[in-house]
Amino acid sequence: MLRVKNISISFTRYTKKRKRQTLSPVSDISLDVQAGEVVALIGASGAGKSLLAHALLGLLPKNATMTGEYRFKGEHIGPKRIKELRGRDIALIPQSISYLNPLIKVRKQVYRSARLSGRCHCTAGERCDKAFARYNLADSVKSMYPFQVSGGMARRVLTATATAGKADLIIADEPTTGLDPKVATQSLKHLRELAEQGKGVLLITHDLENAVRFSDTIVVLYNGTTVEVTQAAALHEGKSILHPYTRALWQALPKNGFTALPPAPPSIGDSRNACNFAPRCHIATEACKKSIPTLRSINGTMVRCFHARS
Ligand SMILES: Nc1ncnc2c1ncn2[C@@H]1O[C@H](COP(=O)(O)OP(=O)(O)OP(=O)(O)O)[C@@H](O)[C@H]1O
Ligand code: NI
Repeated sequence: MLRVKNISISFTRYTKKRKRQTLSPVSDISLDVQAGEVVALIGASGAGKSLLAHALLGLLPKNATMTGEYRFKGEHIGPKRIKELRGRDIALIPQSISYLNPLIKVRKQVYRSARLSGRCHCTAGERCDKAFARYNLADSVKSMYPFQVSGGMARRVLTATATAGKADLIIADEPTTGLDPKVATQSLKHLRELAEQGKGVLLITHDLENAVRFSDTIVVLYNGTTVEVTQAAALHEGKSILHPYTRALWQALPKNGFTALPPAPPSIGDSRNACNFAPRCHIATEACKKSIPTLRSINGTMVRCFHARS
């Protein structure tokens, strides 16, 4: 359903001395989402997860440039087509609750999204009410404005907004932030159900444990680049992890010893031609500091590391 290949995003800005500067927070991200599948996009803060989500919905700021291949249902997607798909075929559950319109009551916002996403006026209302019930939002919440609802409720309203329509691909950017563990589990179960109904779900999260529990495929990002694409089942036991960063994430889980990764040292010199994980990697060699590893397949897992072995 979704194919993203070698996507890079850069920003142009001008310094105080009017020098043009290019920043590339995302380089070479590749991932696929099939119908019926939950793909978890995992990475630390600043890894480029939201930026990728915004790029897929055509929501990047004007000074941003995106390169690479972006296909949806086989069709090559350009900036004009993204606008047509946004909200209708591809829905976003945004990371920030500030995306709710402060001046419109929450039910009306869910209703509008359902209409935008292909529901006719006779079914949109019903879908809307079903979504409210599904996300445990009481009837009294329907006529509230966003400032009147709690953060957790607002997040559930955003989820209802993205799921009340007919969109085939749901991009959920940290949909469980601020929810208590029980409600968070419930929300993730709902996303799982949407996949079981045939939708594709891209679940963006920091939470490796829930990603393993609720997704089929895990895509690990480090500093804006895909470092590993693996089956969630492979991470259950921690046996077939191939990239040292994925291994570090797994070892940082409470059940696996809570071992923290050493902090990133300040970058010295030009690191454009090096593996970007090398400064924190315990198996890095000189080769890792001289060129960027490509994403390669080992027994069906995609990994970006010179030293990965099956
Ligand atoms: N408009 C922008 N101009 C320049 N750099 C930007 C812009 N927006 C984001 N970035 C940079 O892109 C990088 C990735 O940001 P992004 O918000 O995608 O991270 P994230 O993985 O979603 O993190 P978090 O888990 O904290 O939400 C960051 O280093 C950020 O500073
Ligand atoms: Ni984010």
